[in-house]
Amino acid sequence: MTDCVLIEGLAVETIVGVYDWEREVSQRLLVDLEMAWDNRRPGRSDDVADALDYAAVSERVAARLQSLKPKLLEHAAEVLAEMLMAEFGVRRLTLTLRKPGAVPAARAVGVRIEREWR
Ligand SMILES: Nc1nc2c(c(=O)[nH]1)N=C([C@H](O)[C@@H](O)CO)CN2
Repeated sequence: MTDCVLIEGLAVETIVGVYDWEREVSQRLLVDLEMAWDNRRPGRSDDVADALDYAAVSERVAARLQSLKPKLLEHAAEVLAEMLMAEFGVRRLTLTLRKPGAVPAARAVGVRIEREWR
C-alpha cells in the first residue's frame, strides 16, 4: 500500500539554531511531509474524519516547532516524527526540514528522515 498524504513547503517561523544569535531571532523553516495513509476509506466515504487531515497536521507541526525552539534540525525532525505517530497514527513517513538562508551560498540546507513503526 503506497497511498500518502502530502504537505509541501509548510513555512514555520521559529527560534532554531545552535549559535547564540540564533536564540534571539525567529527564522523560517520549510517542512515537507510524505505520510503513508490508506486513502481508500476517505476515498469511498468522502468524510474528512476518515482522512489524515493535512490542515490539522500542518497546524500541529507549526505549533510544535514553535514551542520546541530546537537547536538542531535533526532534533526537530525526530520530535515531529514521534508526534505524528503518537497523535495522528502515522505509521511511516518521510520528513524533510529545510532552513533557507542558513548557508548564504545555498538555496537551502536541511535534513531528511524516514521512519516506520510496526
Ligand atoms: N546537521 C546540522 N548542521 C548544522 C545545523 C543543524 O541543525 N544540523 N545547524 C547549524 C546552525 O544552526 C546554522 O543553521 C546557522 O547558520 C549549523 N550546522
